[in-house]
Amino acid sequence: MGYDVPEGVDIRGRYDPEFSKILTRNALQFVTDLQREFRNHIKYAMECRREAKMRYNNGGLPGFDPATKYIREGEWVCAPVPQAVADRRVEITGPVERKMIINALNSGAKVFMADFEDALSPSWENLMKGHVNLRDAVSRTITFHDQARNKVYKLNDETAKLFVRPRGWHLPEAHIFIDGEPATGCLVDFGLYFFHNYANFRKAQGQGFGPFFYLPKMEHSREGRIWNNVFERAERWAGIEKGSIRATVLIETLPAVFQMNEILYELRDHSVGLNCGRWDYIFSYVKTFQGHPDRLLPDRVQVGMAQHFMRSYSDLLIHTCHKRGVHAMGGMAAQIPIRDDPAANQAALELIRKDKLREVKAGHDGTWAAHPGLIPACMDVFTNNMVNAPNQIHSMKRQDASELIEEDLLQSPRGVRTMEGLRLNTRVGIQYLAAWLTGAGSVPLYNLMEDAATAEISRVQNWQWLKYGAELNGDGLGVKVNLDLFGRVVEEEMARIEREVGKEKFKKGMYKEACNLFTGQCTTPVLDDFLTLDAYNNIVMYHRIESSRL
Ligand SMILES: CC(=O)SCCNC(=O)CCNC(=O)[C@H](O)C(C)(C)COP(=O)(O)OP(=O)(O)OC[C@H]1O[C@@H](n2cnc3c(N)ncnc32)[C@H](O)[C@@H]1OP(=O)(O)O
Ligand SMILES: O=CC(=O)O
Ligand SMILES: [Mg+2]
Repeated sequence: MGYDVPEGVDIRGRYDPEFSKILTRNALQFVTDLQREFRNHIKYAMECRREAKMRYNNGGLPGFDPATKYIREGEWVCAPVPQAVADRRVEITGPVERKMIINALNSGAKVFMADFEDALSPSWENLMKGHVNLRDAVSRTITFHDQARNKVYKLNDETAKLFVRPRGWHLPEAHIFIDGEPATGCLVDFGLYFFHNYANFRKAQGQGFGPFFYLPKMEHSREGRIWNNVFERAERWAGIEKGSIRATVLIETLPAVFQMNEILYELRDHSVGLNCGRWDYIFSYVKTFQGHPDRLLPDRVQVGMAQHFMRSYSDLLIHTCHKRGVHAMGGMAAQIPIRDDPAANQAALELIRKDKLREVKAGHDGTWAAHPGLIPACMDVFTNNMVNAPNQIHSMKRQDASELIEEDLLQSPRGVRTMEGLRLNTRVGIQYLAAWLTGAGSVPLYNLMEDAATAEISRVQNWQWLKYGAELNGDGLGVKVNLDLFGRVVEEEMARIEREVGKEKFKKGMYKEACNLFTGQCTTPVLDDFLTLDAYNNIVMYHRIESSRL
C-alpha cells in the first residue's frame, strides 16, 4: 500500500491507513502548491537571516530599521479583533497528543494552542497522529480510552478556542519531498491542518472567522509577509473572505523586537496580536550575541522578566499591540504543579501568581499556562485585575513605553554565573534531548516545564561560557569554564541522571546519544543555529515504499 500522491511528491514516511486520510491527493496538492509558490521567498528570507547573523557576528547590533520608520510612526490599526477571540485571559498550550488535546480543550482556558513546535518532537508519527487528532477535535468526534485507568475522554460542551502553532520557517519536513527537496515543515503543518479543518472550524468555533494560528520564531517582517501571502492564498483557494484566518505572532527573537510594528503591518488583515515568547527570546539574545564576549549571560534561573531588557520587551510589545488594536499576550511561567510536596507546590503557585500579576498590571491581555492545574490561579489574577472587559486593548495604552530605546532592549542581563548553573544546564539539556529523541517534546524536569525553547537556553549558554572561557563569578572560586571542566561536569551529571532515573530506564533510554549530541553542540567552534535542526536527523525514519500515482 502507498499514498496516492500528486506529480512531484514523494512520501518517505511510514504508510498508515489513518495517515492516508490526512495525506490525500488533494491535501498534498494544496501543500505542494504552497511549497512551489513560496519556496524561493522562504529561501531568500533564510539567506537574509544568515546575512544578519554575519553582521551581528562582526560586532553589529540589531536595531530599528530607518527605512520602515514610516510604518512605526504611521497611524494605522489592524483589522478588528473577531468576537470569538476577544477574551484570551488564559491560554493553555501543549503538544498535539490525543489525550492532552481533549484535556486542554476541556481545561477551562479560553484558548488552547495546539503545538507542532516547541512542545512537539516532530517525528513522522507525532506529526501525522497530531493531524488526525486535530481533525477529530475540530469535528468534535475526538475520544480517547485510557486502558490502564479504564477512563474515556471526550469533549465538554464548552471548549477552549483552538489555535495551531506550526513549526518555524527553518525546519524541513524530511518525510515529504516535493520536486526533489524536503518540504518546508511549517507549510506542511499549516497546509494539512487548513485543508482538512477550515470549514468545520469556521462553523463550530470561529463564528465565521478562522482557523486561528500562532506563528513562531520570526526574525523579520519579510517573514510575516510570507505568512500573510500564504493566508491570502489559502483564503482564495477556500473561497472565504480575506482576513478570515487570524494569527498571533510570537515575538521570541531579539531581532524581531525591533520589527513589531512592521510584522503587525504585514499581517494587519490577519493579526490577532503578539505574544511574549520569553524562553526563545532569551535563547535568541545569546544567539544574536554569539560573537560578543562582553555579553555573557548569568545563570539561566536569573534571567527572568525583572531584567531590564526583558521588562522593556514586554512593555514595548504591549504598547505596540494596543496602539494597533490587537492583543498583547503574556508568556509562559515555567513552574508546574508539584504533586508530592504541598509546600513546594504552594511556592510554585505563588511564583506563577506573581508573574501573572506583573503581566496583567503591565497591560497584557492574557497569558499562557503549561498545565490545567494552573488555570484557576492564572484566571483569577487576570479576571480580578482587568476591569469588566475581555481585554485591555483600549484601556492600557502604555504610552510611557513608546520612550523605550534600543539600549533598553539590548541591555545585558545582570547576575552571576555558578558551577551549579553549568551543571543544571547540562543535566537538563541532556535529559530533554533524551526525551525528544524518543518522541516527547515537553517534559517535567525538576518541577519545571522543559521544552525546545528552554533546552536551547541550556545549550547556547554552555556554548557561550565555553567559547569565551567565562568565569564562574558567583561561587567565590574564580573557576573558568573550559573543556576539561565541562568534560568532568558532563561525566558527573550523567552519573547523577543515571542515579535519578534508575539504571533500567537509563539503559533503555537515549541518554548516551543525547549526551553526545548535546556536548557536541556545546563544544562546537561555530554555534549551530538550532538544537532541533541538528538533532532532527536522528528522528527521521524513512520507509521505502513506492508511492502510487493512480
Ligand atoms: C516555551 C514554550 O513554547 S511554552 C509552550 C510549549 N510547551 C508546552 O506546551 C508545555 C505543555 N505542558 C506539558 O507538556 C505538560 O504539562 C508537562 C510535560 C510540562 C508536564 O506533564 P505531566 O507531568 O505529564 O503532567 P501531569 O502528570 O501533572 O498531568 C496531569 C494531567 O494533566 C494533563 N495535562 C498536563 N499538561 C497538560 C497540557 N498542557 N494540556 C492538556 N493537559 C495537560 C495530563 O494529560 C494529565 O491528564 P490525566 O489526569 O487525564 O491523565
Ligand atoms: O514559545 C514560547 C517561548 O517562550 O519560547
Ligand atoms: Mg518559543
